[in-house]
Order: sequence, then C-alpha cells, then structure tokens
Amino acid sequence: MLFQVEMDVNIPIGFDAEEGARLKAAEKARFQDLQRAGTWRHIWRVVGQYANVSIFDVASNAELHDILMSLPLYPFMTMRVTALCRHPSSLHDDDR
Ligand SMILES: O=C(O)C[C@H]1C=CC(=O)O1
Repeated sequence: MLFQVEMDVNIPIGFDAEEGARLKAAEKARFQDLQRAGTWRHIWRVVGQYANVSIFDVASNAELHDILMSLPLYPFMTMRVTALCRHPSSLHDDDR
C-alpha cells in the first residue's frame, strides 16, 4: 500500500541545540534504514521549508501509523497522510 506523507518539522526556537542535533541524526539514520528496506520509497524537500513530501510502501495503515509515531522527530512534526493507488494509465507496474 502506498501513502503520500507530508511532514512539516517545527523545532521550537531555544530548544537545546545538542538534543536537537541528536534527534536529527537519529531521524536521518532511521530514514536511511527505512529507505534501504524499501519502506520509505521517496523523499523530496519542499523548497523553502523545513518540510518534506514522502512516499511510503507499507502492508497496512497500522504499519504506517507505527512507523510515523516512532520517528525521532515525530514530537515536532505535523503530518498529512494521503492514501494512494495505481492510476489506470500508469506505465509503472509497481505503482501500487
Ligand atoms: O528532514 C526532514 O524533512 C525530516 C526527516 C525526514 C527524513 C530525515 O532525515 O529527516
């Protein structure tokens, strides 16, 4: 199952810089593990914002929920999730 997830990150001004750096490093490692596994299929930076648009490939809504809630930066994120399915005109068989 494919989902588009839009993530906006908002770390408050004045948040401990060392803890912020630790959380960002943990987030990057978690992201790269999920990317290698094929679960976090795509990510793009939204120009001019601390935000991304991502595509996840998961087995269930519950799996996506658990992944998103376990992200190190989750407490500082606002997310919008959109379920996707293959467009009938697509040439790509893996769009599902
Ligand atoms: O930078 C972000 O958009 C937040 C998050 C998503 C992947 C990652 O490494 O950090």
